[in-house]
Amino acid sequence: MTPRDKIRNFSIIAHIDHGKSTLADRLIQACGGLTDREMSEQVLDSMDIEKERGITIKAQTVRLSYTASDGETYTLNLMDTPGHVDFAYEVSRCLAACEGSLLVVDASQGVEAQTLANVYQAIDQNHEIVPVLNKIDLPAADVDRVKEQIEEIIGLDASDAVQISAKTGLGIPDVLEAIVNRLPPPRGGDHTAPLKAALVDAYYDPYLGVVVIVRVHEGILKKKQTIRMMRTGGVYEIDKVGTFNPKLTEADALGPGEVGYFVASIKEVGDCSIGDTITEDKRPTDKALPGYKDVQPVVFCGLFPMDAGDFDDLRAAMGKLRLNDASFTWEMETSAALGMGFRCGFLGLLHLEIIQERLSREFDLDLIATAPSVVYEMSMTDGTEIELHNPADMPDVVRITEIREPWIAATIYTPDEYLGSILKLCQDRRGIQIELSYVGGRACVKYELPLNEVVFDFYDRLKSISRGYASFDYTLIGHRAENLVKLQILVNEEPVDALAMLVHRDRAESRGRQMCERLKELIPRQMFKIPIQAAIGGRVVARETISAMRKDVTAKCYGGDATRKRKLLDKQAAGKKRMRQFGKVEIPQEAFVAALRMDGD
Ligand SMILES: Nc1nc2c(ncn2[C@@H]2O[C@H](COP(=O)(O)OP(=O)(O)OP(=O)(O)O)[C@@H](O)[C@H]2O)c(=O)[nH]1
Repeated sequence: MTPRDKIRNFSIIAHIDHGKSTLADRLIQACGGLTDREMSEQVLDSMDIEKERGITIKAQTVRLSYTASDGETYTLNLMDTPGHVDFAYEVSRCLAACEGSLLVVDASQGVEAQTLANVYQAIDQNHEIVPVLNKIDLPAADVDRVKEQIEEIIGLDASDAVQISAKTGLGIPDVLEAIVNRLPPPRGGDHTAPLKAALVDAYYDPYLGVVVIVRVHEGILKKKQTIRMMRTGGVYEIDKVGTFNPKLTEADALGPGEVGYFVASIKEVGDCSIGDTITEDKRPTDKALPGYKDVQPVVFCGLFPMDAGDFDDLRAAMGKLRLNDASFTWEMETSAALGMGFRCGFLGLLHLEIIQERLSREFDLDLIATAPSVVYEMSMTDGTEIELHNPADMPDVVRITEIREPWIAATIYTPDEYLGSILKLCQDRRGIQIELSYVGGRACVKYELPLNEVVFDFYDRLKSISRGYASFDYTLIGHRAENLVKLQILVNEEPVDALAMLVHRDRAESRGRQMCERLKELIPRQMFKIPIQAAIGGRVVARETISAMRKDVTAKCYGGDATRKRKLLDKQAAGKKRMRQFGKVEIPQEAFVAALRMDGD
């Protein structure tokens, strides 16, 4: 165990792509944690999808051993935090396990929306913060301007910000010295006191089972100890304890201030409640650590196997993903158009996309995903309150007194030239402008928006309007009562529940028209005519028709025998009528998603 004053627990906070992972890799390399060959891939981003997209999803930790210029050897625990808004809760629980943060800002880009969101969380946790300006090798780097931004926008002293290039390795020793000299060691912590440790994260390892990441606050965590999780009440005997160097390395015990892992016979990641306090079963601590917020899924969508025979495989695959991601939830769902599948809950859109991609890539499943939807609250005439996760299940309107939808507060940073189009986009999505200000040559707009209008393609649209320069961050601010109606789409007179959605009444008609037009292009022609209708309640508000393919049945009929031709045509018409009644219209998978894109609004 390392003495407490030789420990530094810290995290790196940054906007996406500002170089957090590259810096982390450099720090690991400088402390000799890995060989060059092992460094060839970014270590902290271990999942394939993360590597490809270059984003960090799961929070991970690495323990580094660093001999500083004062001749002392320090243990540095780096807790990696994800940068994306969907994973904000992982950021907060990571930060709660550290005393300080490096605030990495790309010197060629400056402060962005997610830099702010994360840094405010760190300030809330009373972190000591060292600003680090990265990418100073780039010609576009403007150190003075970014320092000014940090001081003006965040209110941190940036005069002694560390200037580095994580890519070339320039300035890395200064970062290590700053960690040791400017960040504080863990506070307090009596090693003779009863064990008090925070459950930071847990993941499933195929060889070890559930591996729990802990931060010890008081007492000692050791092998063979019987521990108790204070919130869930689970009691386990510890099989192994150790640290991440970054490979798992066994140790005898973890003391106050230390970060590491333990393995006990825990079956599922779901048995571990993030933020729970771990103590000794026989000699429990009297007070639990302040808890974390529970995470609630905010976006739901249906996932169905393309081939109904794959249903069991899909169920097994989802079970495996859940082992590693307790925030992913689902329940069974049956749809008339799509058969048996699951209604799944996600933390946000990126989370949804990642899960979908992992299912198809790692488990080789072809899936149909229905439109993402948010959670609506409804007050019913009989006084009950219900939550609606799937627009297809909406109860009869006469039984509803009020429908409330979730709203978010969004912060957008953008270069001035894109401001006009961004304001229009927000306005089109029923946004309410709260604030518009200019800081360091960039516009900062604050809007309140219905989450429903954002879940689908808002982020993509924002990126394309601003050529990738605008940054976006949001927090949920609660539910608001709105005049919402259920818009149904009928294909061949059958409602397609996967396309049902709740929309604002003022927009229902135009949205319905748009959907019908879109679907007309997306559904291939059949041998019979297909009507496509949009309806609110029983009332059809828009209609398009896909005309039938026509086989020339009269081709073989030479000469001018009109009655014979007529007969053949009549027979064809009767056949088509029958087909329309019984024929199943195949809606291609792309149509479900493409029909919902709102560009051109
Ligand atoms: N020129 C230059 N490029 C850098 C530097 N540091 C990182 N990059 C590049 O910037 C991109 C993003 O770096 P990452 O380290 O993946 O960024 P990140 O902040 O970890 O991103 P997320 O994992 O998505 O949060 C990569 O293409 C890096 O090669 C630097 O000092 N100079």
